[in-house]
Amino acid sequence: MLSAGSNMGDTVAHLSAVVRAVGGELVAVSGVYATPPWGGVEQADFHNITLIADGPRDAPGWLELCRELERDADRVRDIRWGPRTLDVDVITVDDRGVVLSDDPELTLPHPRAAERAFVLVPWLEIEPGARLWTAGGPRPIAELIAALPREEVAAVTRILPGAAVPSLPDWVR
Ligand SMILES: Nc1ncnc2c1ncn2[C@@H]1O[C@H](COP(=O)(O)OP(=O)(O)OP(=O)(O)O)[C@@H](O)[C@H]1O
Ligand SMILES: Nc1nc2c(c(=O)[nH]1)N=C(CO)CN2
Repeated sequence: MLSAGSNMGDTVAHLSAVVRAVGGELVAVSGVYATPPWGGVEQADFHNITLIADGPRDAPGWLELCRELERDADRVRDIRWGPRTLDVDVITVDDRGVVLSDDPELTLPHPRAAERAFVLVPWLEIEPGARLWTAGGPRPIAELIAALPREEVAAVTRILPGAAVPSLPDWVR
């Protein structure tokens, strides 16, 4: 499961490029959500999506794709959790069972996913029964969302629809 966010430039074009790059390995893509910035840096709202992909890449291979996409969007690494053209994170990898990693280069599941309504809400749209591996074991993402501050969850609003793959949503150009 991948999560992508953008709050600089043509945000929908940046997210669209992610969907295009996943191409034939795309299993599902959420709608586009407007989300208030998470992490305490004052900045514009983000647009976020989540995607499920299935293909021959292993976990480092998915991270490589994320980095390539960020590079293609001329992403500049500046302020942590600050504004960016494109951020693509690997949230979970399943390879005949959930992949766990505490490598700082690729930590799996993504260590902050459970705290982020901008990841969990779009994920729930495309995989309502999903579970996320936490320190306390696997937890349904619906339960993780219910544990977040209500106003944080309510502020994550879908502005453009998803579509049933193999059709792509209209915003994918
Ligand atoms: N699951 C993961 N997905 C993406 N990057 C990861 C993951 N785990 C570790 N990283 C590492 O994190 C580094 C910094 O990533 P990045 O600059 O995108 O962080 P960030 O988006 O500011 O913060 P966050 O990781 O909280 O979303 C990457 O170079 C990557 O090696
Ligand atoms: N709403 C939202 N907030 C963020 C996002 C993001 O994609 N969406 N990405 C960040 C970088 O890690 C920091 N904060």
